[in-house]
Amino acid sequence: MRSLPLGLAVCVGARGPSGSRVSGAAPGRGFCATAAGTVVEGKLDGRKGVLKEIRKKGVGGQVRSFEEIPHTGRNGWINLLKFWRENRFQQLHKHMERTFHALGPIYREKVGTLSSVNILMPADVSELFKSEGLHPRRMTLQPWATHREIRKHSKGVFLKNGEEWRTDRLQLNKEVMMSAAIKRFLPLLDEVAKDFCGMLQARVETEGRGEGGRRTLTMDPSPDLFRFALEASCHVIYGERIGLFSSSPSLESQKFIWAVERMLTTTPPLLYLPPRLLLRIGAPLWTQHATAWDHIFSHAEARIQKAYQRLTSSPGPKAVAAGEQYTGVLGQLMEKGKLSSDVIKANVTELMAGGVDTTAVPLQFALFELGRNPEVQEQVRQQVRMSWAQSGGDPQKALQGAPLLKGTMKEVLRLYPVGITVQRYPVKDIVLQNYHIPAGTMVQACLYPMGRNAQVFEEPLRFDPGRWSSSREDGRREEGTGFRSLAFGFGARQCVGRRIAENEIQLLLMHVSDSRHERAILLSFHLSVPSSEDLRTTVTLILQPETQPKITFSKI
Ligand code: HEM
Repeated sequence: MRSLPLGLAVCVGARGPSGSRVSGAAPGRGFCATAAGTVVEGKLDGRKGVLKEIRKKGVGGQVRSFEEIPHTGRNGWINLLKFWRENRFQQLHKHMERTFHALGPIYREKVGTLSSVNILMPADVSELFKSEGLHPRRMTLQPWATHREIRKHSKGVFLKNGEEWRTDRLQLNKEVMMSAAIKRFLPLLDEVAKDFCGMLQARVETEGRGEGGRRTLTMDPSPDLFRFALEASCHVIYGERIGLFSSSPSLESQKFIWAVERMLTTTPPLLYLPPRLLLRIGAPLWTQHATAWDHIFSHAEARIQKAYQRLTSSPGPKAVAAGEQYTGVLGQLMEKGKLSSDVIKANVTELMAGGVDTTAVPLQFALFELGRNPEVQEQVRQQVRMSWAQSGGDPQKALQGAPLLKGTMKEVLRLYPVGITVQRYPVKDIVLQNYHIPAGTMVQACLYPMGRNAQVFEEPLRFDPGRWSSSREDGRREEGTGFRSLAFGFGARQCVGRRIAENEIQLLLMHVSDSRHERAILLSFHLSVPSSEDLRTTVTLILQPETQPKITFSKI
């Protein structure tokens, strides 16, 4: 799902409002390449005791106080007002980028009652990870939590914390993250990806222009990509195909897609207002938000009822347990019986709500970037072609043999991270960029500025899937480099749908053909774009294109 656009910075230029330009460890425009503690660590390898002491004191024996961290204005309400007036919520990612540029690699900000410390260097995120504790916490999306409370629904992993979160999460991991689970659901994703590509081919054939085999169609693929993501989610989670590629997809499914969209767009403005007060005064914004969630819940409820009926009829749950038939994540959770049915429902609903836009939107960006980088597209195609030929039709093997495909996905999420930040509350005091950060402070890793920072990535604006290849990665061994690909978050609380999303995205792009015809996007079509200008992006709760890009599909 997505992390919260919480770093509501108000750009105040190179100076903080106090007028003090912080010097030393937190330079204004030039960034420290690594965190304070980290530079020292490199030099003192093996001297752990000394290192600990230095971490406590910081570089030069002085850790600066929390108060000294550059900030964007002390008054949260003034900041909130400015934000609203200047419509900065939708451009939060750009705003963060500018603020880092002005204030350096760490800054504080307060918007309304929400305070955060924002960072972007991988070494600092690595420090943050070390202090996330056994039960890592993100910022709570209060409107979502309030909806569950007033409707008396259980919460799922997205909204739970502490031991309750861990209990659910360990069960979910078994069904969606572990390699045995991936093996089970991969063929389902593969089937949907194949059908999608088949549908696209038919469309190019009937609606496209050009002679014979060289037909071409220019269109906005986003409605189809949303349908693909919903069809894939339903297949993996409920074990059910819902027929979204047919000529008359159900209105119910289209309503689900709209409901998720409405739920996402109404979340950010609600974050700064107390939902219970809005509920009491019957504010339309709250009503829209709650109604959208109700719709998402009733869609899930109907699917769950159907799945229960299927599971209790033939071939029966025992056969499912014996692995004779895979009935999706829901079936597995029900069969294992470790979570109550309310908790299963809550989690399954969250998986559904979190699994559609988050994969459909990066796919839009991926088609666009491949379309405007024809050489890259050709390199990826060559690799896919070879890997696919050697895979014998096994989707897992085919993906493993085409690392550029994974690189393409990582590149897309580097440049366009679905959630622009990942937040944590360290469980102990830490030092970042030589500033003291007390335990319990909300610290957020700002992924959009990180992905486009020249000190973190060479030629950051170049779309270069090969940069993630292991041979080129070996050249970058400084501490924290493992913390450069963070679109799915990190540690025990990282995105639980990660493996579904990664495979779904890659399979769609590559897609492995069946023995009758090739139905892989890259093997079937040349992609190009009518305009290769940079896409303007906007943040609702997730980062997306301001207007949907058109893609030209030309049959190979
Ligand atoms: C490209 C696609 C996706 C991206 C970039 C993404 C990103 C994220 C991020 C950044 C987080 C927070 C992680 C953290 O705090 O460390 C998260 C959490 C989560 N995501 Fe995703 N997500 C994606 C797809 C999915 C899908 C397909 C599903 C469901 C099938 C899903 C379900 C969830 C859930 C339930 C959580 C909460 C996990 C927890 O708190 O334990 N996400 N996601």
